[in-house]
Amino acid sequence: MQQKSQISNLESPISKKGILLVNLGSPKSTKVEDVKEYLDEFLMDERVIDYRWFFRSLLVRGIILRTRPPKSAEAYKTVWTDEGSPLIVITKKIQQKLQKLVDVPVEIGMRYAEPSIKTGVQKLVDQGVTEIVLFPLYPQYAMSTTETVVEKAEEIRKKFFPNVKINYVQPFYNRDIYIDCLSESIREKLPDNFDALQFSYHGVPERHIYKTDPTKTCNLNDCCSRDYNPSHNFCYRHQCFKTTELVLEKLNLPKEKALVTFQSRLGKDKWIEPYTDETLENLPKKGVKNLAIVCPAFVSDCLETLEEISVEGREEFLHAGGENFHYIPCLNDEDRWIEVVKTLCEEKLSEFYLV
Ligand SMILES: C=CC1=C(C)c2cc3[nH]c(cc4nc(cc5[nH]c(cc1n2)c(C)c5CCC(=O)O)C(CCC(=O)O)=C4C)c(C)c3C=C
Ligand SMILES: [Fe+2]
Ligand SMILES: [Fe+2]
Repeated sequence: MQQKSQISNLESPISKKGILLVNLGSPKSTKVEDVKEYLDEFLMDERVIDYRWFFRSLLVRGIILRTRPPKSAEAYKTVWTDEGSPLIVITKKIQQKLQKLVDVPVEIGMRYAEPSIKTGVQKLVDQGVTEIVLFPLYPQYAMSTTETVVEKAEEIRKKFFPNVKINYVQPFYNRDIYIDCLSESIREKLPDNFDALQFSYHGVPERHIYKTDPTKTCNLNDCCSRDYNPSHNFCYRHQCFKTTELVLEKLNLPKEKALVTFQSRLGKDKWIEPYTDETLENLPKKGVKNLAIVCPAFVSDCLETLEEISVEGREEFLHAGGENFHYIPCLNDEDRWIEVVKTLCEEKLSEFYLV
């Protein structure tokens, strides 16, 4: 039986607490102009395409937005549901389930498009909230995910809600409760027979990892798989390797049966390797005919898992001679995941009592 939260606003008469769950966001519809507006906001983020404004604008508005929106809109149409984009629908389900478990208000906010982070904070403030635990729903740290969420939330807080305090849930890629949850979820969905289990994470440009490494000790080689390196707290590549390693231990699977790849690259820069699509084309030649694949950079299924992996990736693999392709869905609104979200939020809620 699920337990209601220990934390409630009754404990503090002066300040009222709340939770904001933040995910990436989706276009408001699959119309080309809505997809274009969304991509403009997303790709003009200096932590996503990290060129100086003029060059970013030239690339995004002068090149990408002239060709990509119709293709992306078609892709979105293949995953869109009657209730909307899977990413938003699932994030709302997480919110509703979490709300049943905690005594403080829970809202959602998206980094791009609506409902925005500002909308989410406003909804909490309208309910009297002055202390917010903000949970970026990304297990691994990246400049283009966790960091941009925190930057945006701080910008909004300072400008519109200067009296509100925000406490941020940190990346949880190596936390026992998350690893247990992810491993159990994978274990239940693994087919009886598979030659390899592929962990496909969203990619990032190599430059992003160098840029956000304050220790300048990561060279994107073996150091990312070491037990210790000073850069690990900011190294997305290391954090992806670590999640994989810990899950394999839990599942009692040998390293040789697993592989890590990176998907969804954009543009001509060098992104972290190996690439998911190239790997899917090569695996059958190496004797891997039955493949299970999971995408642990995403807590909720979205365009990048449902279309790029489960549809496009499947086609690539089968076309290259693969026989069985088994996509393992994300944690979505599984009850055990909601329990993890609750625990991670409670840790941060309780910190408000300490200061
Ligand atoms: C999981 C973490 C993510 C990282 C890291 C990330 C980096 C990143 N993404 C792009 C470009 C695109 N990503 C797109 C979709 C998309 N990306 C993530 C997550 C991460 N991105 C999600 C959850 C989604 C799906 C959103 C949805 O509505 O379902 C897209 C848009 C889709 C498309 O046109 O293909 C782009 C573009 C860059 C450039 C980047 C790092 C620099
Ligand atoms: Fe992305
Ligand atoms: Fe590294």
